[in-house]
Amino acid sequence: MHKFVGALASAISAVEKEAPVRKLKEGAFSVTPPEEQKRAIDSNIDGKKSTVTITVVGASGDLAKKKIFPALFALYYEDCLPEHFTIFGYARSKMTDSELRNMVSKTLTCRIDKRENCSEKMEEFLKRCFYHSGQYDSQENFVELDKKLREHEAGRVSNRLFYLSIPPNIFVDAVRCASVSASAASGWTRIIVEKPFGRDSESSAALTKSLKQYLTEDQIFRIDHYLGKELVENLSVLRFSNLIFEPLWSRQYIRNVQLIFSEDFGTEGRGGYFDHYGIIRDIMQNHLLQIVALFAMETPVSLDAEDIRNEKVKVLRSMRTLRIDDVVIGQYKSHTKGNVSYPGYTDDKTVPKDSLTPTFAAAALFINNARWDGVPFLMKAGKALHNRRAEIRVQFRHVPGNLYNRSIGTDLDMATNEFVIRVQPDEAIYLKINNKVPGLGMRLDRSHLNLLYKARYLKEIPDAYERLLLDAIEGERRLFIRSDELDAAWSIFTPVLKEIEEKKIVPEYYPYGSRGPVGAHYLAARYDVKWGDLGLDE
Ligand SMILES: NC(=O)C1=CN([C@@H]2O[C@H](COP(=O)(O)OP(=O)(O)OC[C@H]3O[C@@H](n4cnc5c(N)ncnc54)[C@H](OP(=O)(O)O)[C@@H]3O)[C@@H](O)[C@H]2O)C=CC1
Ligand SMILES: O=C1O[C@H](COP(=O)(O)O)[C@@H](O)[C@H](O)[C@H]1O
Repeated sequence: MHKFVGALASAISAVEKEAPVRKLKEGAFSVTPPEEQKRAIDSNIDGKKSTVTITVVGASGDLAKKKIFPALFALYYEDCLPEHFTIFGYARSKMTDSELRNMVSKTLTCRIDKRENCSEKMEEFLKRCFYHSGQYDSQENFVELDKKLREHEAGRVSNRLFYLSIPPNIFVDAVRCASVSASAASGWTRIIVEKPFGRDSESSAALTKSLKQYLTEDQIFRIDHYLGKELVENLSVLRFSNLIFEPLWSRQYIRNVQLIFSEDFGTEGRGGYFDHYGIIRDIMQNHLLQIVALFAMETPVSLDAEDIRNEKVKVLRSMRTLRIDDVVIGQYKSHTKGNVSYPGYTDDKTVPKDSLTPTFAAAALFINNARWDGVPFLMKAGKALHNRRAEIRVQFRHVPGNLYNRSIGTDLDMATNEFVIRVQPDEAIYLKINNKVPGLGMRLDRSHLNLLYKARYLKEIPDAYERLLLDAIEGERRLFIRSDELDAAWSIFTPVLKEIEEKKIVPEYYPYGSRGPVGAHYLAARYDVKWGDLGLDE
């Protein structure tokens, strides 16, 4: 272990020294550099120039305004969109092109490090945005859209991407209309589908079946935006391109793994949606489980999307079905701090007063394979907690026969190494080590080998939606969920979700802004684990 720590320390310091060189070489190691992606999109087919049209279905909605249009603009600013592209907004609301542009312009921002020509770029971008109003289940309205798209494509090879940013009950109608009446005549047609992909195994399978009436699996891009987060994408790089991690990545050295998600705000404004799903479906079954799959999978044959997704499916299928004893659920209640009153979950007008929907959950999951047998993967996710954070914590075993036991003491959590990947906010990767406090005596303390992104990289980190949109345009499926992955993910959670609902299990109530229900600690303690985010030196 000492050798490992030493090697890591010198690796980190070497990386730091190399900073200016790396800046010059930026992009040199990327799997598909943006320039190459652009070339691929711009390529001619049979000597004809091609074009891409991105239609945001549900353009008047929250996600479209907050994430999709800003991400498209960021890609445009970075020169990552093809030379010829058009963006269409589609929704029932009546809007002119100029009203859409006005709405979109309010949410566009430039990166801190990319302010040059920002307003000119915004103007240029907005000129490429258009709007068509229509119903989501009207073939006729989609035929009208198709006509407009063709006018913009002007005889070029047409590629069409539809982003379904609409509530799930209208997914299938919109897919039917888009594929039957507005598919690309000559190039590809792809559809990005937002979660939720059903609410259990059966409804998810039914959704997949309905989508596949109109689309092939290759055309469906199921988005989980956590896969587009910088540090989640980096997981494979850490594991598979550094010698020091992979040998330790198993039950032999790892005591437990923790996936922690917390938000310091409630479900206000989204209560209607949330009450039908709850935190397990909203965060655990997708975002956190996807991270587990990437964390725990075996080395893929290559970086090809199918090779990676094959490994993810394998590890998900090796996971034990979650049991009710291994789950704790909670719901936030109102809380007054100083003069400020924070509402409880059921104070939201769109939530039934007697709702038992969990806004917090903790769970212990296990992977029944040779690498991970017996290692608890603990998940914790909650709304209206004391902070906003998403992180992966890896707690290592103790050093056998440690010479420094006397100096370290008996607290296992103080004695052992913990490796933390902080996905957000303030992205960082750090390793907690035991270190000698400088001086003539022999006193040890806990120190961090810390790769803090904002100190190391000057570049602003792109939003997850930028990466995912670019991948979808380019046809890169690595970061999208395949249908068998989805089936495997639902199999783990469906029985427990049904049991919670059928038995009407009452959640443990916790005050808005607190650290969540105490039951989460008992659950962890049952597996000899302490949540790492509550430690003194976290
Ligand atoms: N908002 C977010 O932060 C996130 C959202 N998602 C998912 O993205 C999708 C879009 O989310 P969001 O933008 O919040 O959704 P919205 O509720 O804002 O709906 C988007 C648009 O769909 C139309 N719409 C809304 N309700 C109905 C209805 N009952 N019948 C027909 N049309 C309707 C509205 O447009 P109009 O009336 O003009 O037709 C609305 O502007 C959803 O699947 C959501 O689960 C996923 C992650 C995060
Ligand atoms: O998918 C969802 O994610 C957001 C959290 O996303 P983040 O990128 O802001 O961490 C969550 O608030 C929402 O409930 C959920 O549907």
